[in-house]
Amino acid sequence: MQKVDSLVSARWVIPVEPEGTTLSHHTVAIRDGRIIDCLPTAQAEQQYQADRHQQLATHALIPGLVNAHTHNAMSLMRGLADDLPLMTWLQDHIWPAEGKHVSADFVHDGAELAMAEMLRGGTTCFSDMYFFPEVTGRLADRVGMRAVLGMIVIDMPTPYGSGPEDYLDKGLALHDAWRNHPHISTVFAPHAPYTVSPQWLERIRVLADQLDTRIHMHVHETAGEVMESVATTGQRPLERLDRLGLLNPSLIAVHMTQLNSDELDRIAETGVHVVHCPESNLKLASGFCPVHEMQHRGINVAIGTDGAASNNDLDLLGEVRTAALLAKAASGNAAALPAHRALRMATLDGARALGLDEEIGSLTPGKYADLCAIDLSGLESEPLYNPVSQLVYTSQRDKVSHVWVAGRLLLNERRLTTLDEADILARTRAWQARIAPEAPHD
Ligand SMILES: CSC[C@H]1O[C@@H](n2cnc3c(O)ncnc32)[C@H](O)[C@@H]1O
Ligand SMILES: [Zn+2]
Repeated sequence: MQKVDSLVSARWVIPVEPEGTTLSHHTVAIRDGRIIDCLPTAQAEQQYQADRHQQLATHALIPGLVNAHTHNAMSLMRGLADDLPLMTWLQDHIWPAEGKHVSADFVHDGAELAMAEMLRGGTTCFSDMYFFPEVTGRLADRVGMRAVLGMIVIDMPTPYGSGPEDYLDKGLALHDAWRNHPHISTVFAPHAPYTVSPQWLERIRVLADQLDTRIHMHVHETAGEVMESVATTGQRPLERLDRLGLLNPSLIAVHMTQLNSDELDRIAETGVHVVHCPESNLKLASGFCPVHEMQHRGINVAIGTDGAASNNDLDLLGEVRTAALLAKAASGNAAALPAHRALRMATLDGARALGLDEEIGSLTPGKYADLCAIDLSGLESEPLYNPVSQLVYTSQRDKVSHVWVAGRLLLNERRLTTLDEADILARTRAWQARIAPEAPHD
C-alpha cells in the first residue's frame, strides 16, 4: 500500500485529456497537492492508503474551471447599470462609479464576493484585471484560490494611480511580490488599444519580454472600437498592435468579436490566445466572437465571464453552455462546438492561455489537484446517457458540491471552508447602501 494524502472517488471522472474521455468509477490519488494517479476505484483501494477518502457516488469529477477574464471587485456593481451598450455603460455609469467608490476596501470586499461566487460555481482559477491587484492577491492567497493578477495600465488617472508610469511601478512591485508563488502569478493588463497610448504599449511589450510575462488586454470588443480607430489613426486596432510587435503567443486578447478573415489568419499565424466572454458580449450587444473559425484555424480560445457588472454573474459553467449554444447559432453548424470541446475551453484551453497548462487544466498525474465535483443525481439529470452532455447542456452551478485547489478542500458540500458567507453578505449590503442609497435594501 502506498501512502497518499487523499483519494477522491467519483461515479465519473472526466479528465479532459485525452479529449473525449469519460471514466467510470475512477479515483484520483493526491499527494503534496498534486495528482499522482487516476485509476479504477477498485484498484485504488488496493494500491493506496489515504488520510482522507472522499466518496462521490453520483458525481462527475472534472478539472477546476478556469475563468480566463474577469474583474472581480466589479461584483459590487452587479446590476448597477444594465441594458446599455459598452461605451455608454462604461463612460456614463461604470467609470464615474469607480471614480467615486474604488479603494483598497472596495476591492477587498468585491473580490471576496467574487471568489465566494466562483468557488461555489466550480471555478478554481481566475485571471483578474482590476485596480489594487495586491489586495486581490493577498485575498486569493488567504482563500487558497489560484489567481493571475493583472498589472493594469490605462492612460487616465483613477483612485488606484495617477497614470501609466505609476501603474507600471505598482505592477512591477506586484510582480516582484508574487514571483515564485505556487498559486499566484502576474500578467501585464493594459486596458485596451483605445485607452493605452502606443508608447506605453511598446514599453509593456519590452517589459513582458524581459520578465517572460503575458499581456492580457480587451481587443476588438465592439464595432465602434474598430471604427473609431480607423477614423482617428487609419488603422484597425489589431493592425496597430501588430505594428507595435504585440501579436505573439504572449498576447491574451479578450473579446475579439470584430474580425475579418485576414485578421483570423494573422492571429493563428502569430499564436495569439483569445478569451471568449459570450454573456458579456451578448448583454452589451458587442458582437459574436467567431469561435468556430478560430478553433478551425488552430487558435486557442479560452472562456471568461468578464465582470459581474456586465454579465451579470461569474458562473463559468453557465458560460460554457452559452458558448456552446452561441457557436452553433453564430456558425449555423450544430457541430461547431461539441460538449467535450466546450468543457476543454473552460479548463485546459484556459490554462494554456494563462501559460499554466503544465500545472492545471486536466486530471493528469503531475498536475495540481485543482478539482470540481458536480452532483448528477436528481430527476433534472435523468436519463443520463452522457455525463459530459449533462454537465454542459443540463447542469446548473448549484450542483457543484466540492472544490479543491492544490488538493485543499475549499468547498465542502456547498459550504466554503475559507470564507465566511454571512460576513461577505453583510459587507456587500453595506456597499450597496453606499453606492446606491436609493436602491431597495434591508
Ligand atoms: C483597468 S482596470 C479594468 C477596467 O476595465 C473596465 N471594464 C470592465 N469590463 C469591461 C469591458 O467589457 N470592456 C472594457 N472595459 C471594461 C472596468 O470598469 C475597469 O475600469
Ligand atoms: Zn473585461
